[in-house]
Amino acid sequence: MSARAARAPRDGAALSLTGVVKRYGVRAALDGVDLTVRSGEMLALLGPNGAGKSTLVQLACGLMQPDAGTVYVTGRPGVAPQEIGIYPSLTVRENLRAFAEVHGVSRRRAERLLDPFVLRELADRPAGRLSGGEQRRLHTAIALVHRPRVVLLDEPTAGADTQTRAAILAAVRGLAAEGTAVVYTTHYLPEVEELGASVALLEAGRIIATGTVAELVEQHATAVLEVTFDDGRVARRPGASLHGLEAGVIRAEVIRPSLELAYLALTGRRSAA
Ligand SMILES: Nc1ncnc2c1ncn2[C@@H]1O[C@H](COP(=O)(O)OP(=O)(O)OP(=O)(O)O)[C@@H](O)[C@H]1O
Repeated sequence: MSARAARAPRDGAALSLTGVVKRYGVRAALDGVDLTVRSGEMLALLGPNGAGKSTLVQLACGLMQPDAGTVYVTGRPGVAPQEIGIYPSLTVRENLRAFAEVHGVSRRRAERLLDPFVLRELADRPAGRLSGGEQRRLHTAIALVHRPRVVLLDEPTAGADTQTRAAILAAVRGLAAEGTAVVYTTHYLPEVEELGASVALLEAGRIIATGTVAELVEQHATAVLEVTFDDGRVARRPGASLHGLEAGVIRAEVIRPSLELAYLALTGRRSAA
């Protein structure tokens, strides 16, 4: 089977994976994945540690080839994988300019990426002297230098402070509004709700659910009543009814259906991603 589809799929997808399998040794990190992302769509790729998200991102951007199945990407994708690839001795501005030169785009394009990623004040600092979060912002900006039609961001908001997270989310929204297909992985579910991104949920190398946040919440999440007892115990039970609460309850809170509850129901886990 060809590792990469020669022609664009007929449905006009900007990115599509069909029957993709990727093994490390005998173990399948991706085990028959079908996924389509259209221009202007924001897709949040969710799943527990080790589910296969980074592997999918690396396959989609051509950093590795599938053992079976096909991957189609429109143009050369913009990629910000978890490993940060920047020139540490060059300044932030010089890094952006260097990548602009590699891609044959203008210096002005490089300069325009400083503000969306809150890099203007850091523009003259060597990249090697940035904090982890600042380096991640620079790396994401670098991924966008050549105006890719498909962008893959692996945990772009990991470790970001509130302001930075907001800036990155705004940039993601802006990309989608311009017609770019954006795939990003995250373990932070409220930001997926905030973005209104569509969701693909991976578990153990398979996609176990896809849909909008509203669809997943409606289909898989129910309200939960969290009760705290006077001896400090906390218990959760399905539903929102306060009837029949046992003695010793000092606090009861209804937790509304959310993407996190849908995620927990789908993955059967007690703690969030
Ligand atoms: N280079 C590798 N060699 C062997 N196994 C690997 C390699 N990279 C990943 N794996 C395994 O493949 C599976 C999927 O890993 P992957 O990094 O794609 O998961 P992930 O969903 O991105 O996880 P996380 O949320 O922790 O980043 C895991 O079981 C992982 O241990």
